[in-house]
Amino acid sequence: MPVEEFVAGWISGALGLVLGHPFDTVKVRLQTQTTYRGIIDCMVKTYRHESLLGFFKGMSFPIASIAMVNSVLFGVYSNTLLALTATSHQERRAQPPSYIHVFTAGCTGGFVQVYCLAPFDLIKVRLQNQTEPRARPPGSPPPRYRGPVHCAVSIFQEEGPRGLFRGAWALTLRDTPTLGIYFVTYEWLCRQSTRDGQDPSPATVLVAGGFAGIASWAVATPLDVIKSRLQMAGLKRRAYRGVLDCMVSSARQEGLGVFFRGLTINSARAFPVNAVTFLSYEYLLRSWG
Ligand SMILES: CN(C)C(=N)NCCC[C@H](N)C(=O)O
Repeated sequence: MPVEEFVAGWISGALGLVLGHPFDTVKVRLQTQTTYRGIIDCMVKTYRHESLLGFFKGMSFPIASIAMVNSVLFGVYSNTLLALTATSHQERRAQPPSYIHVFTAGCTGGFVQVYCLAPFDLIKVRLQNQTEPRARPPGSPPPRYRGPVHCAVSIFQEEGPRGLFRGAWALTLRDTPTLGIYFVTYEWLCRQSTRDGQDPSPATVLVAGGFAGIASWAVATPLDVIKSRLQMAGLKRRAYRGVLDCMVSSARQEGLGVFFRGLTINSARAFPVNAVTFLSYEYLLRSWG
């Protein structure tokens, strides 16, 4: 099992994440809190109340964890393609896999990475939703979680070991098909602008990676909203009975538009994050080729 894809996935995931985290923090707050009138309002209030650091809350943990999740995603994707087509990453330019194989490998990677992602994503969402300023006015209550480790221990103690996988089923439904779309979109766009047998240019990789991110996140947004709400439900004791109950009650209370909350910011974030992720992934593998 070639290990370099896992290492390249790790490094490229970390690079993409730092670039995208401020967008992600705004998205999570728009999806789970009703105090903001929109993206700009959320950004202005976050900056005024918490300074620039407010946009990077909950990032220390994902740097290690989401990078590892991206490593699993790209490693499982590439090795599933190896199993399906008997071609390595380098050989695939000369012998491109079918889109069915790419979609199957993407869905497989998407499914497997969920079970690494779920606890880390839960902690990230819980920390991102803490809107207290760092310099707290005297007498104001401290934030519930002091940091990622305290958050993990608190969830484990208050909600049990399964509490750390709150939202995992919604994540599975969100990521399995959309990661198939993610890799098919990337491969299709690369092949449209690259001669047969050639490696795509850096510009092609950036554009194809960016639009693969947008396409997959656009499809993922409705379940992304449900996932974030299920993850926050355990905190506010507003327990939903599951994904369907959360979908129905959200739609009843806030209309169908609730499923597209965060779509704009998701798409704005997805382009640079995934452009950088694919570029660094491709060029690391080529340099190790
Ligand atoms: C629609 N989904 C869930 C995805 N496309 N996931 C894969 C991209 C992951 C990348 N690190 C990012 O955070 O965008």
